[in-house]
Amino acid sequence: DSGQCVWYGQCGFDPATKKPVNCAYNGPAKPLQTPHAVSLLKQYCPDLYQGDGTRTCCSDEQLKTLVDNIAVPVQLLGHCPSCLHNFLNIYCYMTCAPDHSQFVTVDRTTPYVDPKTGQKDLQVNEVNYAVTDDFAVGMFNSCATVRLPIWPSAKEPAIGILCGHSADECTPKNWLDYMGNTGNQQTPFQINFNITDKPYINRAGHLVTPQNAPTLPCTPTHTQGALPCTCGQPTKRPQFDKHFPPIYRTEQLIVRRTGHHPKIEHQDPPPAISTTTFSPIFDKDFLHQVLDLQDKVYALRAPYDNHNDNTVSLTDICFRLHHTDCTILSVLNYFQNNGTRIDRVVRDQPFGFFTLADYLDHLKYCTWVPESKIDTTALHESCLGTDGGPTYPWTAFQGFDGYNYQNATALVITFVVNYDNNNDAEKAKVQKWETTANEFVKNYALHQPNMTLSFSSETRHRGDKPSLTLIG
Ligand SMILES: CC(C)CCC[C@@H](C)[C@H]1CC[C@H]2[C@@H]3CC=C4C[C@@H](O)CC[C@]4(C)[C@H]3CC[C@]12C
Repeated sequence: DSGQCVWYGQCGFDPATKKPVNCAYNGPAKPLQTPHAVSLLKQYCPDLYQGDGTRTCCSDEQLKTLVDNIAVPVQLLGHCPSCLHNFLNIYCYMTCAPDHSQFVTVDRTTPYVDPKTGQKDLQVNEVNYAVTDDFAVGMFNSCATVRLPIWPSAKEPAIGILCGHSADECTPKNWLDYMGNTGNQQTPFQINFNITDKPYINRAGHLVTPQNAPTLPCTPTHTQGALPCTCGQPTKRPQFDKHFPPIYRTEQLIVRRTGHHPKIEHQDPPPAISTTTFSPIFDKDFLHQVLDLQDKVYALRAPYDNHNDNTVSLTDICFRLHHTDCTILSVLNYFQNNGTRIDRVVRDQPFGFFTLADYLDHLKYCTWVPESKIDTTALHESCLGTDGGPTYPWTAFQGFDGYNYQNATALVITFVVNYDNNNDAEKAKVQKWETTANEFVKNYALHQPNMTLSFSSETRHRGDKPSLTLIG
């Protein structure tokens, strides 16, 4: 089933909210009536615009209601076009997508009689709207730190107003829940959002395929006008350790590239004609070299019991986010620590003249949406590490300005290890491993003239400022 409409046109007002609501309709999408409506669709819902004859599940009147209603978000988010675009798509797809029956289900209707024509209809009073994780998270991330345009230095980002929660308590889920709730005085009828990646059969026996519109990540180049679009800028201590145990230890390796090297001028994927400049630490061969180092540290075996020839390796002491692989926060985990993925390049078909995407496009994307399971470049690779968790860019890089992670001057690799203050045996193992790792790193640096390495360990208490205990 390729989907059709669940509504078309407006049928009076909701008895509870007194706002206009839509007429239930199960049938194919229809062409918009006036050139004006087509131009509104093109301006506010460009993803759905397909030329003059574009078919939609919204009437001209609905489209006008939509445009009238989004004045506040346009005002608050308009200086960050990527965020605004993703935000508007919530309502563009719900209201107008020609196949929205795939993800919008009508849950409650009331009979309605048109006062002029006497025609009998049903008005829609409640819907269920399924969206994918990527859409919800991508939309949220692109808007999370957008500042209020009227008062850019205000503490509270704009979502503090749109979320119904303070900005640091706002999540993709509670943001959507609030926006779907008629209690916010803006929403005309109840919209129950369902964030899910898998298609499912709903109670009425219909197959629901969540809305998965691609989201635009934030970039400084999306900035328009005089006001800064501070999307992507972390404003407080990030969720770095939200899922970590109350006390843990970080083993950090900081890698710099020595010598003078030209910056990397990277051609952005077509149709863009722009380039992005990366600092020399992002050289592909250098990243391979860093991967080799990371792999060697991972494989280290430290002697800890001379009598029994016992050894301790990272896998014995590491923290595992999803009980799978050790948690390592590292740029290389954007490639799942896999050298072949770093080398992957997608070229145009069939000639292969142009590079459509390579490791730098993926890397840049992952610094925007570190939680993404599939990037929107032609590579379509995951940003999640081998443990299934994200690496936030501010933990993996040093020396960047603002959110220009591509200007970083150093790479930071963090191995997270368990460190229970009451477990002396565990603490002893960790210390043995650290001594060996420290020795290894010093030695390794001696034989790598093009890198400078430093190694440090700290005990961290979740939420606290880190307390430094040892520098190697
Ligand atoms: C300030 C916060 C709480 C509200 C911000 C979100 C606003 C802009 C959202 C919430 C619910 C949305 C509405 C939900 C349903 C419809 C019906 C459709 O046929 C036209 C668009 C319209 C009318 C949407 C317009 C935008 C809307 C009003």
